[in-house]
Amino acid sequence: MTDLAVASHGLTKRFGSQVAVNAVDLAVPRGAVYGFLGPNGSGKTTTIRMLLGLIAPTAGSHHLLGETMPDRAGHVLPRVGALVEGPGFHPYLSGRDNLRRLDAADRTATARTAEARIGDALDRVGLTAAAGKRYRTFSLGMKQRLAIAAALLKPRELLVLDEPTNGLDPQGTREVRTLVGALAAEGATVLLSTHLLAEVEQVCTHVGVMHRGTLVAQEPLADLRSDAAPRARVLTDQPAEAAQVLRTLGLTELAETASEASGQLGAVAPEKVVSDLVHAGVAVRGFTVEAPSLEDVFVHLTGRGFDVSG
Ligand SMILES: Nc1ncnc2c1ncn2[C@@H]1O[C@H](COP(=O)(O)OP(=O)(O)OP(=O)(O)O)[C@@H](O)[C@H]1O
Repeated sequence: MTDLAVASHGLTKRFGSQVAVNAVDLAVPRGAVYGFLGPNGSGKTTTIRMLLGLIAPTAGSHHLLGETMPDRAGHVLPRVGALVEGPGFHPYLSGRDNLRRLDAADRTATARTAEARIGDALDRVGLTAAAGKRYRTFSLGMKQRLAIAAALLKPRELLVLDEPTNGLDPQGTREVRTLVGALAAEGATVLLSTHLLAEVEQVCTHVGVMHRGTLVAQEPLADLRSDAAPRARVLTDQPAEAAQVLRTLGLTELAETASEASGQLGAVAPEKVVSDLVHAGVAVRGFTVEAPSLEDVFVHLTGRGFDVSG
């Protein structure tokens, strides 16, 4: 249990007759950057809210940092930084004063080090220059970064970030990714929810995929990639004949267009495909073997695409 920063067993949440989260068994190894991926409405936020004790599960149990939740003794949550719904920022206070206010309200924070910690947190999210401006003048991206800074006011063993790049421009998105990487390099475990594949591909070591309240896959990113079977693609003016050769060789999931035939290779060697095509007299203009993108893998798992536009 101790090698997992987050572990849940049968975690379930019903809202009336709707099952928003259905028997989810999460396993987030310590030190991982775990991408909690799923389309909008698949149950990510509800799961995260249960993990943090913001709502009670209908069924199931979980541990954070090796401790059983809920955290009645208050030992665990101070070691967990969370970005779920923006903390209650005051619109007329500056970014820096908002952090001062939050830190002062935290009984586990040391007042003596507050200024240094606040300065450091603002610096980490790139808000030092803007920290004197009133919160209500902040862009959505600045608000999001201030919320992350609030989660970084103390050293954290576990960071739980719900859609941390929501509302950020490309530059802000890159900064948050770099920040997540730096936090992980310092030893923190990061659980971040997202509906963006690019986010997972660029920063995560592990992935959990939610679909309609169910965790449909959970693996190291590298394993998820290698689960994906490569496809052979033949460019030709004789796609029907080419597809016949692929079928005979045992390729699966065949597809044909006016100018190409393709199929999943499975155990068939690409060289064998090429030589059989030539023997069958198919005029081949091009031949490629493509590993499917992560998007293909996710579409396969969830039966639908992701909103990649952000
Ligand atoms: N308080 C609530 N009362 C009723 N239904 C809810 C409540 N909170 C969430 N739901 C429903 O539970 C389902 C899962 O929602 P959830 O917000 O967890 O999904 P999500 O994957 O985080 O999506 P998003 O990215 O849009 O936040 C949705 O159908 C949502 O409408």
